[in-house]
Amino acid sequence: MNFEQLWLTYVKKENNKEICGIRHIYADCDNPTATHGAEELLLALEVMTGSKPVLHKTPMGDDAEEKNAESAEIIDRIKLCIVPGMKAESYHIYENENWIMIEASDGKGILYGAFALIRQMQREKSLKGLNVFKEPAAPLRMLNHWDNMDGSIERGYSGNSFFFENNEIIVNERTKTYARLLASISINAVVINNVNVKDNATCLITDRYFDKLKELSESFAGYGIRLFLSLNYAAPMELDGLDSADPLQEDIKQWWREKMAEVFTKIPNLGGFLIKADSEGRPGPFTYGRNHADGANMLAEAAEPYGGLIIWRCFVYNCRQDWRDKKTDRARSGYDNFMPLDGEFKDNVILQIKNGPMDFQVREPVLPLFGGLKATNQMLEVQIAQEYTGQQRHVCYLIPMFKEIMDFHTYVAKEKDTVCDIVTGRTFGHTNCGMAAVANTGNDANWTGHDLAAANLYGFGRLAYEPELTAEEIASEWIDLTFGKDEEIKQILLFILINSRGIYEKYTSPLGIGWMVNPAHHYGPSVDGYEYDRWGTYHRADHLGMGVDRSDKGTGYAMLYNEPNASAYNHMETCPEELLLFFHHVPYTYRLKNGKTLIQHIYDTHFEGAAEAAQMRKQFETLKDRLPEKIYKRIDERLLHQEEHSKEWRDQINTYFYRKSGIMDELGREIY
Ligand SMILES: CO[C@H]1[C@H](O)[C@@H](O)[C@H](O)O[C@@H]1C(=O)O
Repeated sequence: MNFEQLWLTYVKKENNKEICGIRHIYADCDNPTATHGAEELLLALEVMTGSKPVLHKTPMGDDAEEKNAESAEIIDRIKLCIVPGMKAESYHIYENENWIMIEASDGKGILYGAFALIRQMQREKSLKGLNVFKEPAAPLRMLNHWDNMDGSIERGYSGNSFFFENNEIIVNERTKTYARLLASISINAVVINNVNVKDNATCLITDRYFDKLKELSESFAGYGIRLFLSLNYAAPMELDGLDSADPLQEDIKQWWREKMAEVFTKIPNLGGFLIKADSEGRPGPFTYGRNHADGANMLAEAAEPYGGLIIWRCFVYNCRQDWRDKKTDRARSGYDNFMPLDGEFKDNVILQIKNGPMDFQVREPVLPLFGGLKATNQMLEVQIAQEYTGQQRHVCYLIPMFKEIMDFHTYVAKEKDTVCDIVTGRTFGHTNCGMAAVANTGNDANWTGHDLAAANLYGFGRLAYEPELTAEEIASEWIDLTFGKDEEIKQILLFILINSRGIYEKYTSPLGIGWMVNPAHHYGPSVDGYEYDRWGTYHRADHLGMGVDRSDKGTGYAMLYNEPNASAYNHMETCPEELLLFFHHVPYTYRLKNGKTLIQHIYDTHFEGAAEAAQMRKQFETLKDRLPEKIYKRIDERLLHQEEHSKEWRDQINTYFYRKSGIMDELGREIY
């Protein structure tokens, strides 16, 4: 099978005496997940040292060999030990008298600790005096796959699904490697099928698929990962011909009770379900005049006896808008639909909320349900599939953006009020909460299409477990693990990754307005692509200015935030400039804080962005002899494409606004 190991690629460290000294691993092998931790250490050490250490399958090393005088001075053994009383999924690694101890409360903690130790060894950081204690921030750290059962992936940019082919479920070496990759970054939940549940995917909760799902869920469970499925809200109708899916109707409730009993029995490690309802044509409770709490609670009640979670998405909006209608604002819809229901959801329901009010644009404000909802379990949804951020042909390292979102102060409380605080349970003490990312993987050999896009997968997991890590620390780690210790590689890739989002933002749509992409596939520039369409995504450019008035004089969206955010967004002068066009309709001649007019800012950033994309490729090309040829070529080919494509973006945007405004570029550059 043709796939790579990404950051789990190990190389020989024969000159590293510390690593090569490790010859014994003692582990409690009663716990399958902890056993995987021991196996991972064996595997890594075998490659790094050239021979496999001895695994002692005894409860915590009763048979530990006495150290002789010779070995007394070197670290020669690792001990994995479950210590009751520690927080779930946490670990403590320390060196003590030349033992490396990994202590954890459970198998997952041991596994995460093992991977943390492997990272330490891959990066050749000294083990002497090691003392690291970590516990997870977000309880649920989840990936959402938008994989369809025919093998295609909605918004997939890395090949086809490795979970489904021809309506069958795949469980093989690749799905196992995937579980290992995810465990190594502490992901503990995966939804394998698309939230748009149609056709055969509706049948995932029937006999036809139970055996395979059980097999997959068991394989995942060994790596501390719970399997989730996306659910079709109208399943009672589509599977059993019921005439309704009304959440308050007794026969529908009964159908779900029986179905949940069946599904949770047949797939014992199932974590629960993800549901997209009343959104973009998917069925939901609105059809029956019911609300989302009615729908979610019906499912939650049926899943409750089995500890099942119902993760209900808030991506609900009117996708049949008339562009002339300036009162309806898609940005408001998540808030307007769900805010009135705060406190009405059962405990095993979690609302999954996209980071922004629109749809994963390169720049959006935080969706104000964060900071609005107080009595509802919440989960942050981000997208590492780069639907609107270059589709894994452009490099766009998203972790800096995720950190901005997580660090956003909602002012819902005096302290602990950030999005991160909310979804890690620190604000309201919730335990059913966390973070989900729409996955960016597929069956390409390198998993993510663009080799550099793997940094987003790696980074998401690391961030969800340890949000205090900086985007730069995460990128450095990923580079070291993936490409080995090479300062030159590290400096250049770090530069590219850290600047990539800013560069992408510069040559695409300006100042938070978003969109301007080709309809349907969403790749490449088309300024008016969505302007007269039904999706509620408008830039409202005329010959005088552009942007959407979401102030209290416009759609009122700005006022959905807590103070002082509401007032700040509400006024052009105080609105953060990177979001100016999201919140305001602004004349082209309006002067930004740096003295430039809006139109000049658009021209300048677009020329700069394209020039910086070219610069990025130049920098990368200095690595020609340092990277493996295959990888070098793959990345270089994408950077070249990006360089060319960024010019198309630059020219389309600049030309459009030049023609609309009639205002010349002050620097007289070529605008077509
Ligand atoms: C899975 O559907 C996706 C859809 O492809 C994407 O373009 C979008 O707008 O978001 C949807 C969602 O998040 O549900």
